[in-house]
Amino acid sequence: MQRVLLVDDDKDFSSAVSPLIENMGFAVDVADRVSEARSYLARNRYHTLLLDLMLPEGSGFDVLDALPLDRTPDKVAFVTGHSAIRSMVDHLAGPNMTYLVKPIEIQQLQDLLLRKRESAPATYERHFGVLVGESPAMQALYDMIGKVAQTQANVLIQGESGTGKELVAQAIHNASAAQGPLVAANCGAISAELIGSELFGHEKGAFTGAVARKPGLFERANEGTLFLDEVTEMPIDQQPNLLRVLETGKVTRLGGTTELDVSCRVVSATNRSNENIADGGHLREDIYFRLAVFPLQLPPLRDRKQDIPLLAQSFIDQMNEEYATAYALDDKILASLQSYDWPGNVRELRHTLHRAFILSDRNQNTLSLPPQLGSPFGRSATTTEQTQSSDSSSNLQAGTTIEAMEKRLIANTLEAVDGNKKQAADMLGISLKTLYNRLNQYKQSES
Ligand SMILES: Nc1ncnc2c1ncn2[C@@H]1O[C@H](COP(=O)(O)OP(=O)(O)OP(=O)(O)O)[C@@H](O)[C@H]1O
Repeated sequence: MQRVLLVDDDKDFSSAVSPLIENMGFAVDVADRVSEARSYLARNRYHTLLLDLMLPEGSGFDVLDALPLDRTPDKVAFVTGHSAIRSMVDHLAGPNMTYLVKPIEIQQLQDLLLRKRESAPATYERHFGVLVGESPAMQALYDMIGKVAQTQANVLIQGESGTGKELVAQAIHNASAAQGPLVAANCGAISAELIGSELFGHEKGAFTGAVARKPGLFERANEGTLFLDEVTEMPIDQQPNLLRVLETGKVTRLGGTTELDVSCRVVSATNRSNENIADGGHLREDIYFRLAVFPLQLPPLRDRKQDIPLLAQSFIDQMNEEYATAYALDDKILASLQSYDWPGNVRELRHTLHRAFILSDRNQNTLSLPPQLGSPFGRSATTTEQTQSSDSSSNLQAGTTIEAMEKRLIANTLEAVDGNKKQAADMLGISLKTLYNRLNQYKQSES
C-alpha cells in the first residue's frame, strides 16, 4: 500500500485528515516535528508528503532538505492557513509540488492523491535488491526475510509456481551476511543417478564417466547459500544422504573417504502444499524438519493485486531499458491487468507484458495488450467450457506447430493433475527430467 506522510503540529487537523486519506486507500504516518518527519523519511518511501510550513524545530523546507535521494515522493504539498503562500510555492515549485490551504476540502485531497496516482507511472523499490511489491502480504514477507537472514536457519519456501520463490532465495542470500556464493540446483531436473554426485561431488573414477574430481554443490556453496529448488522432487532414496549432511555439516564425495566440513544455509523451495508433501510421501519427515526450520509461504498474485501496477512497471522499465524504447502503461491497461487472476502468477504477468511489448507499435509508445490475457498455463480466467471449446477448435488445426501442440499438451496435463509434475510426466510417458527440460525451455523462451 502506498504511504502518505503528514507533517503538521496541529493535532486536530492531523486527526481529521488522516482517516480521509486512509479511506482513499493509503497508509498514513503523522509527524509533528522536523526530526520525527526525517526519521519517517529515512525508513519509508512516500507517495505524497503533506507539509506544514511552520513546524517546531524549523520549517517544512527543512524536512525537504533532508530527503534521501532515493526516497523522493511523487508529490509534495505544502499545507498552510495562508493563501499568500501560493505565490511562494508557485515560484519554487516543480511539477510535483503544490499547496493546499486550510481548511482542506475532500475534493482537493482526492485531486492531489488520486489523480496523481492514476497518471504517474508506479514507482517501486526493489526490496533486498530483487523483490517488487508493497502489499501487506509482501511487507510481512520482507519482515520475515529480514529476520531470518540474520540467522543461519534453513528456510523452506512454499508457493505456487511463478510466485517468486527463487527470487526470495536470492533476497535471503542478499540480506544475509554470507561470505560465500548463492548456488542453485533444481532437484527435479537432475536425474536420480546424478543427483548424489551433483550435491556431494565425486572423486575421479567414482563411477563410469567420472573422469575428474568434481566438488559438489554443498562444497561450492560453502559459507554461502545453497538453493534447492523443487526439493520435494528429490528421489526418496537420496534423502538420507542429504539428511546426513544437514545433521553433521560434513560431506563425503562419492568414491571418497575424507569428510569435508561444509557450512551453508540451505534454502529450499516447493510448489507442493504441506498436505501434499506429507500425504504424498514426497519428503521424509526428518528432512522436512531440517529444511523447514523457518517455513515461508508466498502468496499468489491474485491475493495481492495491488502489486500488479508496480510489478508491471518494473517489467516495462526493464524492457524499455533493454530495447531503448519508451513504452508506458495507461490506466486502462492497468485496470485490465488487475482484473485478471494470474494463475501463473508473476511469471505469467511478466510473460504477458513481454508479449504485449513485442506486439505493440513502437511509434505509439503505449502498450497494447493481447485481446486475451493468459497463457497455456493459466487455469482460471476462462471457464472450463471456454477452454474446452477453444481447445477442440484449435487442437488439430493445420498450421499449428508440433512444438506448440506439445506445449499445450504438457500444460493441459499439468492442469489436469493440479501441477503435480511427477504424475504429469507419468501420464505423458516421459521422464520427469524431460518434463523439467521442456518447462525450462518454455521459461527461457518467455523471459
Ligand atoms: N516480487 C517480485 N518482484 C519482481 N519480480 C518477480 C517477483 N516475483 C516473481 N518475479 C519474477 O517472476 C518470474 C518467476 O519468479 P520465480 O522463478 O522466482 O518463481 P518460482 O516461484 O520460483 O517459480 P517455479 O516454482 O515455477 O520455479 C521471474 O521472472 C521473477 O523475476
